[in-house]
Amino acid sequence: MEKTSRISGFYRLSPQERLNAVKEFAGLSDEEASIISSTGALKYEQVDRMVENVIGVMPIPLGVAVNFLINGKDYLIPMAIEEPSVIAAASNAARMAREKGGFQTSSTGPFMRGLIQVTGVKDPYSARFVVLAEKEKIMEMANAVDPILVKFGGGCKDVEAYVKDTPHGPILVVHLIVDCRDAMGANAVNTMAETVAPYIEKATGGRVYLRIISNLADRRLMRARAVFAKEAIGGEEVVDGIIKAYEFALADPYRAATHNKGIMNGISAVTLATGNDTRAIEAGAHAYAAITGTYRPLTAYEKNADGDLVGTIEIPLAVGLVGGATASHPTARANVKILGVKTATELGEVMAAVGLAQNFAALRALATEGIQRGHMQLHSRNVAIQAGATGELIDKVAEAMVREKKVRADRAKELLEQFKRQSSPGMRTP
Ligand SMILES: CC(C)(COP(=O)([O-])OP(=O)([O-])OC[C@H]1O[C@@H](n2cnc3c(N)ncnc32)[C@H](O)[C@@H]1OP(=O)([O-])[O-])[C@@H](O)C(=O)NCCC(=O)NCCSC(=O)C[C@@](C)(O)CC(=O)[O-]
Ligand SMILES: NC(=O)C1=CN([C@@H]2O[C@H](COP(=O)(O)OP(=O)(O)OC[C@H]3O[C@@H](n4cnc5c(N)ncnc54)[C@H](OP(=O)(O)O)[C@@H]3O)[C@@H](O)[C@H]2O)C=CC1
Repeated sequence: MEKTSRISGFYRLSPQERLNAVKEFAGLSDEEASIISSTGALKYEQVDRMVENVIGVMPIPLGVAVNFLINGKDYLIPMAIEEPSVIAAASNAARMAREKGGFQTSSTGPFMRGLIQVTGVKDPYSARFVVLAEKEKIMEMANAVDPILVKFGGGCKDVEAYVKDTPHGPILVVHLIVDCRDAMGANAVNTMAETVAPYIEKATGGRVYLRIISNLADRRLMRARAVFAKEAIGGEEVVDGIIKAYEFALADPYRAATHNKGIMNGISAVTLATGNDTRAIEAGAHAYAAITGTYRPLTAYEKNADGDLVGTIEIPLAVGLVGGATASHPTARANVKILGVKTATELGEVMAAVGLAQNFAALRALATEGIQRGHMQLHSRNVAIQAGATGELIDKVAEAMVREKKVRADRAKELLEQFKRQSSPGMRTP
């Protein structure tokens, strides 16, 4: 029979039934199906309630970066990531930052923007004034739908509006500025935007289309700063090399994209480990990097009067401790406990420090010996596993490749065969 992906009511099946259907469709072996369905600490019923059409889980390694001293407090940082050397690099940078007191952080507060797109307004500039004059009423309506958020000191705190040109004529864009406290805030903000939309339509005579949170969270900026003593990082030449690396990113978006990817190595890993929305965080970070119209690095580096390196980062981080998977995923909850953060803003500030550390470690490697030695050394075990190595042969093959500076799949296979031959009884010297 012809295979088809048109499966009506797939969502009504149990996870096991869905998995059976997928197994048949894709020709999975019993072993492959059982790997997908082994949900570890989670129960099948739990994951089945988190997203749709569940067949199993995709486990990602969870590690802990050490050495972080932030605002005088010691933190262990849980990081969920598949890429080798990221956790080692963060720990390495945090170790070097400690000498001058670690990281200092600050932030703007947990404000998000809810956007309301008003179209077909005859006099949009005048409509803008009407909306602004109705600010108190609009905020009151928005806050009425989330008394719990208001109880915690949050809620809609301001209304902004501006006119934008589009191919179908000018539109009025209204922003609800919402203090989300310890929530990421998307559900809260979207509900508020949908609630006030009919009132805005009436007040402006326009037609509202989109009512949705903005992920360009420029009112939820997290900042971190660290001084890296020149002696601790390899001397003046290393300081200059890192500043030149930063200047490259400042001058060239091709480099800035990779520079920022390095920052997000750390930030996305903490986002995932704490059950936060990785897409929201990535979208916000890259949109903010381009907010001036030119895509720029999210960190900056300069030399202080003592000749030490000063690194800074400013990045929007819409993360929460309540809502989303943070509250429902047991591993995320345990990871928040490891972090010991008490508010969403504290989590965001810690994450900014991790982003700065991650970027510093990568730039230090890039500006000196290159990224491959440290990274490939740690990646070599993956290459050995891919070549079929198991048990103690993994480290043996990995170490041999690093020694030879040939961390490649073909070499891993050759070495594996060689080690296997050496250890087989027939090859032993009598
Ligand atoms: C990899 C290191 C840390 C080695 O660095 P090293 O100098 O060989 O390490 P070390 O043996 O001197 O150890 C220093 C510290 O690093 C940590 N450390 C050291 N080894 C380990 C390990 N195995 N597991 C866990 N932690 C480790 C650990 O904290 C240790 O302190 P200690 O515990 O000894 O007191 C260094 O070379 C490094 O920081 N490299 C940067 C690697 C990196 O940035 N990786 C990210 C992936 S590459 C990428 O995606 C981004 C990029 C690069 O494209 C971004 C960009 O272009 O900007
Ligand atoms: N563009 C985007 O980024 C979008 C993201 N999302 C998703 O939205 C989810 C996050 O939404 P979010 O609104 O944070 O989650 P929730 O709606 O689950 O949680 C927020 C709610 O928790 C209650 N709450 C309890 N204690 C607190 C506290 N201390 N601080 C703040 N609120 C508190 C509030 O009121 P109450 O109990 O009355 O609700 C608040 O509205 C994520 O899963 C994200 O992936 C969804 C749509 C779009």
